[in-house]
Parts: sequence; C-alpha cells; structure tokens
Amino acid sequence: MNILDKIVVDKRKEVDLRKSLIPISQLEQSVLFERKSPSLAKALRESTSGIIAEHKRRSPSKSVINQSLNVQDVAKGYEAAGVCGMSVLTDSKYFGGSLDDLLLARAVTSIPLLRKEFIIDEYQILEAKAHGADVVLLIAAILTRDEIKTLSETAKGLGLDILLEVHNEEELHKSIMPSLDMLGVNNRNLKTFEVSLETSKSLSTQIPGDFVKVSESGISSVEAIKELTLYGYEGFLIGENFMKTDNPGEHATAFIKKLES
Ligand SMILES: O=P(O)(O)OC[C@@H](O)[C@@H](O)c1c[nH]c2ccccc12
Repeated sequence: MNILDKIVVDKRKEVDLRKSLIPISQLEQSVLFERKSPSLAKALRESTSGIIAEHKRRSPSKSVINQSLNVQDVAKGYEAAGVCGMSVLTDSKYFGGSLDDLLLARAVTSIPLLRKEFIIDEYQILEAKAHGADVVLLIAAILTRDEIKTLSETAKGLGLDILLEVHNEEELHKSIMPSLDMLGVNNRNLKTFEVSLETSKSLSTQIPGDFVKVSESGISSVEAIKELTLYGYEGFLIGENFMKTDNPGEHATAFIKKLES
C-alpha cells in the first residue's frame, strides 16, 4: 500500500467514528452554517499575487515543519500579508492538524479558508462548513468521477468553493465538470512525494479556461510564480516555504512585496 492508500483507509475509520459521535443535525446547528462564504476563486481572479498560504505543522514527506506556532498568530499574519486565502490542514494523524485549527483561524480572520483534508464523504463537507471553511479540497486520486460530482454538488449547495486537485492527465480528464471552481495541479506526487513544477507546466494547456488554475506544492521562489503565471496559473498554494520559518506571516509579507514589485 502506498501512503495515500494508507491515509484513506485510516480516514474511512475516522469518518465512521466521527459520524457516530456527532450527528449531521448537530453540525447544522453551528452558527457558522448561516455565514456566507467569500469566494476564493473570485479573490484569486482579482488578485495581483494569487497566494494561498497554508498552515501545516508536519507532513508524511517532511515529518516536522513547525510544531511551535499558534494557528491564530499564523492566520493573522497571513491575512495582514494580503494573501487571497489560507489553507488549514485538518488531518491529525499524518499532518498534525484538526478542525479546531480551522475554527480558531476562522475566529480571527475574514479571508477565505480552505479545509485541507482527504475528503471521501459528504459528512466532511458539512463539518467543513460548520467549522468556518469557505472552500473544500477534493483530491481526484482518491475519488471516482461520480464521487467528485456528488461531493462538489453538496459543497456548492452550502455555498462553498471547490478546489479539485489533480496530478496527471488521467485524473484531470476524469474530473472536469461544471460544479468545480478551481483546478489545482499538485506538483507533489502524493504516492511517492516527488516534487516537480513541470507537472503544472505540462498540464496547464489541458485545463479549460473557465476554471481558475492553481499550482500547488514545492513553490519557494517569486521566480517560480512568475514562470507559472506564463502558463496561465492565477493561484499558488504555499505551505512549507512559509511554515518552516518562525514567522510565516512576515515571510509571506516579504514574499508578496517582492512578487508585486
Ligand atoms: O508545503 P508545500 O510544498 O508548499 O505544499 C503545500 C500544499 O500544496 C500541500 O500541503 C498539499 C497539496 N495537496 C495536498 C493534499 C493533501 C495534503 C497536503 C497537500
């Protein structure tokens, strides 16, 4: 079994447990259910930087990135830097995150928040909404076309944006459908952890123009973004490059200044 298969096996167990503990009716009672979600796709289209900054403590590919920061400080720092949105890892076993991280970030920011999770069940989309997310990630590598359709329609029904992530042509062609807002190309192969920005470049021409194109992972320089912009990318998801520092917000501020100068 590769790491992605392992994560999904664990995730199914986790979701079953959560469902048995907290019924959907309880999630729907969250005051955050009434909140209107701002659109990340719109923010990216209108932005001159396109940065989506991530909160990530650790990952299977890098073990510890940063365990000592406070998620609220990180969120405030990213918002002050002028990012278009923030991605919050909520998987605990492999990434050290939680739904509480999302809730805490929501409490101190108004920028679009992405629930970064291995979503395999509609229940997780309701959880995302109940904890203040505005966007959900759907990963083509772990979903069938029918699942992508059902999950994206559920998210749309709740007013959430959808970022659909692909890593190769096959995943891209299986996934294209009108209920998606943004198409993300993950430069990291989730099965082998290999990272190459060439993945974004080579898939760019095959993404229909009505989707906002996002390049994800392994981005650590302004030069890389300028190059990816030439391939039509309007969004750039950056985690480790900011999170490995002791002040991610400050680093995002300097990065965006350099990008816009
Ligand atoms: O830390 P990086 O290399 O900047 O990558 C961020 C983000 O793209 C990455 O965390 C990610 C992209 N897709 C995912 C799916 C699940 C977990 C994590 C991810």
